[in-house]
Amino acid sequence: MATAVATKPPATAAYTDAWTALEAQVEALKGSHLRDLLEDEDRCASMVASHPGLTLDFSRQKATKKTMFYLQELAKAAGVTEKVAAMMAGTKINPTEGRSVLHVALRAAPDAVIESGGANVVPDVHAVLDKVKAFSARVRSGEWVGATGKALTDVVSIGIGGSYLGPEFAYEALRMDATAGAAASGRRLRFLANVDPVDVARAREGLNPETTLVVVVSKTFTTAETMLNARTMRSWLVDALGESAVAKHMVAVSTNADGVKGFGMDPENMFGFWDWVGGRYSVCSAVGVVPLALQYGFDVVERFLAGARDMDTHFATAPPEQNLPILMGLLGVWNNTFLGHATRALLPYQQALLKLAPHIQQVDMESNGKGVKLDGSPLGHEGGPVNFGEPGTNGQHSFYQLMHQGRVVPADFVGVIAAQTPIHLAGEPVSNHEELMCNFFAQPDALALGKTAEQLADEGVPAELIPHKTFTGDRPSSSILMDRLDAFSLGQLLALFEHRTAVEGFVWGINSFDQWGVELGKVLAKQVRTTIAGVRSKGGDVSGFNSSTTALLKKFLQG
Ligand SMILES: O=P(O)(O)OC[C@H]1O[C@](O)(CO)[C@@H](O)[C@@H]1O
Repeated sequence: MATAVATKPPATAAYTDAWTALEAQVEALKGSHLRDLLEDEDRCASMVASHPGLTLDFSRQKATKKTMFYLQELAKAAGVTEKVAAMMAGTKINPTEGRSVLHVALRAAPDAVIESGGANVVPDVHAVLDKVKAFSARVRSGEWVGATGKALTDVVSIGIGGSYLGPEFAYEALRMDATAGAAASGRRLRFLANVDPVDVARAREGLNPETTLVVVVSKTFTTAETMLNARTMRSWLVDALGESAVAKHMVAVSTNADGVKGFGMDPENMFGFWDWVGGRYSVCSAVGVVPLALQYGFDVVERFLAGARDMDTHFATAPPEQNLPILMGLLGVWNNTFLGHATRALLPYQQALLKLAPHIQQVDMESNGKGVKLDGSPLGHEGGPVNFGEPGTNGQHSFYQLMHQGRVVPADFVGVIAAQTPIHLAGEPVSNHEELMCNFFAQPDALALGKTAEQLADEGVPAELIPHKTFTGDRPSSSILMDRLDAFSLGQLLALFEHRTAVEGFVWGINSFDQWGVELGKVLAKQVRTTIAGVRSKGGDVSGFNSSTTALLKKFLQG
């Protein structure tokens, strides 16, 4: 087990007491092994929590009932329940940007009342949803046609970061779902995120401008990559169809109506959202709803939003001991801050969730990758962990070697009971999905139990190979078992991970909802852009950079 890296942050007596008790837990658990902890049936039974559609088994975490008790004490002392309530009530819990954090309002029922700045935001949310519903129905039915009168069967959604990752995650998850898949028949959805021209080429490969609708998704409508990609796709459309194509082939999703107008798009063709929606939490706004409704129809989107709402309600109302996001958040704090594990893996045993890890990577690392607390004082310990992941079983043939015999990487396994696309070959003992799930059950045990030198010796393994074949085990994981993967449960899963991140930030006392760390690179890129443009247009030299960057830039420009 890694040693604790935490230093005690100054806080209330209750917080400090819980923190100290958890540090003592680290010491107390040093002599134990998950192999033994898993023998304790009472402990195991207490470390399972469920919500309709989802079961969380955290019995393979390096923790006991006592650890969970003190983690809950820490949550209490940090005011997690109160902070959840404040978030959901529209309190401006993002003080560095002066904003409420209300992604839950994006999936609220029409009669809910959620205020930001004294005004109920829910009617605005539903007005936009109604607009998307009508628009997507017109496009999908062929009533809204392109410049040459053809139906728009293909969509390119341009956006980056939070304006891309969540929608792509949801799109991929539902491609093979029976209902969503059938609704998407004859339609294509592509995403264009990277400013790399290769991404442009990939996005429009095989597409015909006459049948393509471009959705420009940008909260600010100033993001350099998105704006250049939007201009690139605009020129592709205009070159083929003339200037008037813009009105019929381009729509926007943004909070910046002036920016949309300035780009030459009719603000009527804009779907709005609000400053209280953080980019990485925006998949349930028009950011995700527009492309998903165009591809799968609005009914599917409504189920997705309902699933997220269901998890929001659970998060807001379930007792902390049975509250899935709170439990997962506390285990994240335990592994990261107390046990000192700097990474965590997200391992969905479901190919449809291939974009879960990239999405949650942004949700978590842009939210909790911080070094200071809300008041600006140093955190005193590391912030959120490095998140990464791949679907199983692919990951098993990639980085699992390290997880089994190298570093300790706490893992979250996600499995699904019902297959989206069942296959069972005649003569095979198990179905293809069951084969996948065999691995979902085997891997957490392999990590936890390991294999001892004695076991290997008993099996007759030659002595010189024993050190190489030994598995130390004692490697923590949680298993999330979903009944099925459809639009509703996808919404649940999304909200579960969004709220886990919030819980961790609430316990650490950081602002999980700003992202100042992305700014400096953007400023420096602007300086480089000005230099490259200047050299290209007027000649001259590279100046104003350090010697390393100057030399590399010169080499690039000579090339
Ligand atoms: O939607 P926008 O304004 O184009 O921003 C895109 C992304 O850029 C960031 O600001 C920083 O990477 C993200 O938080 C955001 O999701």
